[in-house]
Amino acid sequence: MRVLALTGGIASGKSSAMEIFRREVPGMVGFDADVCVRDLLANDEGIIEKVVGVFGESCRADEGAGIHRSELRKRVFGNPELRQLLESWIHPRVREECLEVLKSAGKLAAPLFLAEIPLLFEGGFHFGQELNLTVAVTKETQRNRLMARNGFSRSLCESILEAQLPMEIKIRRTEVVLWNEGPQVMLEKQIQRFLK
Ligand SMILES: CC(C)(COP(=O)(O)OP(=O)(O)OC[C@H]1O[C@@H](n2cnc3c(N)ncnc32)[C@H](O)[C@@H]1O)[C@@H](O)C(=O)NCCC(=O)NCCS
Ligand SMILES: Nc1ncnc2c1ncn2[C@@H]1O[C@H](COP(=O)(O)OP(=O)(O)OP(=O)(O)O)[C@@H](O)[C@H]1O
Repeated sequence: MRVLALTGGIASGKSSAMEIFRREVPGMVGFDADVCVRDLLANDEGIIEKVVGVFGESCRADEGAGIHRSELRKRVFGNPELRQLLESWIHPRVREECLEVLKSAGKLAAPLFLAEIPLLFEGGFHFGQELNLTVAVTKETQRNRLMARNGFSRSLCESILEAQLPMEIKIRRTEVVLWNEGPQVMLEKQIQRFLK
């Protein structure tokens, strides 16, 4: 089984790349760190209580829905200390979950395990991957796609971008770059070439 990591900055096209991999490699097993975080913030009582304890009741969502993510987003981006505290609760749990899914992929004899980890380089996350793949675009494109997709203000976009390693550094650290400035079909072609 091939074991790969997929990363990139916010709105660079990681999920789009993941979708292409799923189409190109039937039977592959994927892991999405953002989905794992959403699940923890919605269902994990230990994490929910820690978040509410530090960030206050305003971060609690309606009955039974865990944490109000947009409220938490406003509080952590632009505040490195609070962001790092939140990460210190969440990242170890994401690692554990990723390793569990990797183990089950091995048992299923899947041809590929691909983990989408946005903060792969920031968090120094190793799970036995043979290569790191980075979906890269310019900061301008990241900003434009993020504002178009999420309707975030320019200042929220900037504070999220500031919390991430600059793309040039991710590109220097990665083994494979998937350049996603062009149309989606170009991303697809690069992935097909990589898989050959
Ligand atoms: C702040 C939160 C509540 C915002 O939730 P929201 O639903 O808006 O965003 P989502 O989780 O889908 O993340 C979207 C993107 O934001 C960026 N992002 C998220 N957390 C961080 C962070 N701590 N530092 C830098 N960028 C981040 C990533 O590019 C990610 O792909 C949430 O992202 C969170 O709890 N983050 C801390 C945990 C973490 O580090 N997650 C990253 C994956 S390991
Ligand atoms: N090549 C492309 N051309 C135009 N738009 C694109 C392209 N690739 C992705 N997009 C769009 O940009 C946005 C971000 O893409 P995607 O969700 O795949 O990125 P992501 O890195 O997974 O985002 P996040 O960091 O928020 O999880 C989406 O609205 C997507 O449709």
